[in-house]
Amino acid sequence: MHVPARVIRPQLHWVASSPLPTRHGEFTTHVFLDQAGDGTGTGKEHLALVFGDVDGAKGIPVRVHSECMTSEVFGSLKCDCKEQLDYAMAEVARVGRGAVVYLRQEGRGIGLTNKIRAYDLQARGHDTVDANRLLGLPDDARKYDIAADILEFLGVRSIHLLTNNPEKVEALRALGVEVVGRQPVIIAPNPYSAGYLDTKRRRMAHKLPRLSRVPQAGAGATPSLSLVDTLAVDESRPSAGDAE
Ligand SMILES: Nc1nc2c(ncn2[C@@H]2O[C@H](COP(=O)(O)OP(=O)(O)OP(=O)(O)O)[C@@H](O)[C@H]2O)c(=O)[nH]1
Ligand SMILES: [Zn+2]
Repeated sequence: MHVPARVIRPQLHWVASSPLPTRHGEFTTHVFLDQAGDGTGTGKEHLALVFGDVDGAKGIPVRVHSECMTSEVFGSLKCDCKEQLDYAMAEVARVGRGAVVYLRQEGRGIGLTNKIRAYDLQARGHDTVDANRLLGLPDDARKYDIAADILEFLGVRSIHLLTNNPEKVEALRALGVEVVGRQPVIIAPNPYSAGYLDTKRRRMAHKLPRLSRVPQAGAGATPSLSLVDTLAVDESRPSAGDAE
């Protein structure tokens, strides 16, 4: 079936949509292509998973999520991305309307190859920030203009952003998105993600709980769901500026 493209701005087109049954309920998936008629643009297909009627909606939960193939497809334990995505879909479905905007900016925008290069450096002892820097890459190369355009296209008037990253809130606000609140998406650490999450808290200003016990990765530290679920976090010592 031919679906006529809808031009949102010269480089961003709505190109397809369909219902998508998921274990969290039925979403509508919209695909947006980042490519102008003259071939400029990344050629990437970004998604919005929409639950319920969001046109004209105010204060609805929205997750602006960045692609992470290693965790979302292959179940890597190094980060919290897949669980955050799952949590966001469940939360949006629970509330009854909202959206997950899925941006194809793998590896905080440096791409899959560079992320795997960074992982190799991390395997040699560098943290997620230093690994990028050693590669001569920015700590975070992401942009959110496409997310802002998608939310405008969907008719969303204002949002509660599901994120631990205050910079993401500010970036979206700077693009004109009315963010009325931030809702944390805290995932319990496992032995392989604990250091990474702690680095995000210490060096990237993410609003994450301070770990009262950092689980160790390595021989014998086989992560299990029960371990992940029962690890204690110390939430009594939030960083300054937690309140919003
Ligand atoms: N360069 C790099 N990217 C990573 C690494 N681990 C995960 N990512 C990418 O980081 C992106 C997710 O960003 P995060 O910093 O985890 O979280 P965030 O989106 O800023 O904040 P939240 O909304 O709280 O999830 C995804 O694109 C992942 O592919 C890493 O070690 N190095
Ligand atoms: Zn990830």
